[in-house]
Amino acid sequence: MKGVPPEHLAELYFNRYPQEVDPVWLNPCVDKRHREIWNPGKKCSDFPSLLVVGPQKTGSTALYTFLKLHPNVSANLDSPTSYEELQFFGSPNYNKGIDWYRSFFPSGRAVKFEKSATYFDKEAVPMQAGALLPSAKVIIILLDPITRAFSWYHHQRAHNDHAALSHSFYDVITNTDKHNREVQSLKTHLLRPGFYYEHIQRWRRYYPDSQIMYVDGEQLTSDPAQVMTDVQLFLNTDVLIDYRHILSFEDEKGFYCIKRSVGRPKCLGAGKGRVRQYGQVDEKSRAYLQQVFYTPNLALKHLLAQVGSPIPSWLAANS
Ligand SMILES: Nc1ncnc2c1ncn2[C@@H]1O[C@H](COP(=O)(O)OS(=O)(=O)O)[C@@H](OP(=O)(O)O)[C@H]1O
Repeated sequence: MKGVPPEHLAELYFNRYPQEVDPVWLNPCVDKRHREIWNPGKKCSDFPSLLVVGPQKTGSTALYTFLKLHPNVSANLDSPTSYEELQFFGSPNYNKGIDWYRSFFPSGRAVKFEKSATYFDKEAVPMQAGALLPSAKVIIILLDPITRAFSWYHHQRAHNDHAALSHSFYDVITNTDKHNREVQSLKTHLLRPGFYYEHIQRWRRYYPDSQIMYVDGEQLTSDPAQVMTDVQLFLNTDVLIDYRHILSFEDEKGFYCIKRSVGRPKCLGAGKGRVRQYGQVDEKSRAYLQQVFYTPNLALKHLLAQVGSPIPSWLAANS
């Protein structure tokens, strides 16, 4: 018999099974043995039963803000570093463990949720979320990926991103210079999340279709009250709130805002709804991106038809 130091064994093992290097948090209540050794004061109902996963720039903050107004629904407490988005899955926060995650959901309301718009297209997230929260519901917002990309470009300009300030939108989306790292990285952020079909397929590996809802991002802007009715039906909330009594269109903002008993409605902050200032995508960029997204959009359209989900109007026009 030959003795081998444990570090050496571990190295051999993880070289062979690299996918096991990072721990995966399972739901303690799914496995009887875990439940038995888990502190009796902790409950699995402390975890969220809904994840709003984005993608970024699709109206996720509006959905989050409107959902929080529901009497049966509560969001996580703010994180000291990333504010309303916990960004637990697919980030270094994941290594802080499930008690860290749980501690952000103290409320006793029936539906607890978190919205982290970065979740949608991060490789590891569906697997990690599916392992910890297998019975959670998942909301994905589908906005025209061209609109989404343009919004992200202007978000970056507003945050003084050098690449966005010194290159036109068209230059960034058509960039082929791999050595220009900052433009390449911006291009990736503009385009990658918009390949909805491939990301959704990853979510579908870990969540059944019955637990996934697709929200039309354009409808969320133009008719949020209807979207909120559909969301409540999807969540089976005991109370059905009519958001037409809660939201009103504000001309100055150009978006729906929250009515108040006294004074003007409360709108989302200045960082949401910039489209008023930056306007429309130029025709050349639009034509180019229509080509880029044509095949993935077609696949998405088939997928939505297959799962019986309504086809957003922007997608119906993709033919
Ligand atoms: N009611 C309401 N008020 C303000 N903005 C609204 C609203 N509904 C949808 N939108 C659109 O949401 C876009 C921002 O999306 P997100 O909240 O997902 O952005 S983020 O990823 O969290 O940064 C934001 O994009 P920009 O216009 O580019 O700022 C809006 O077009």
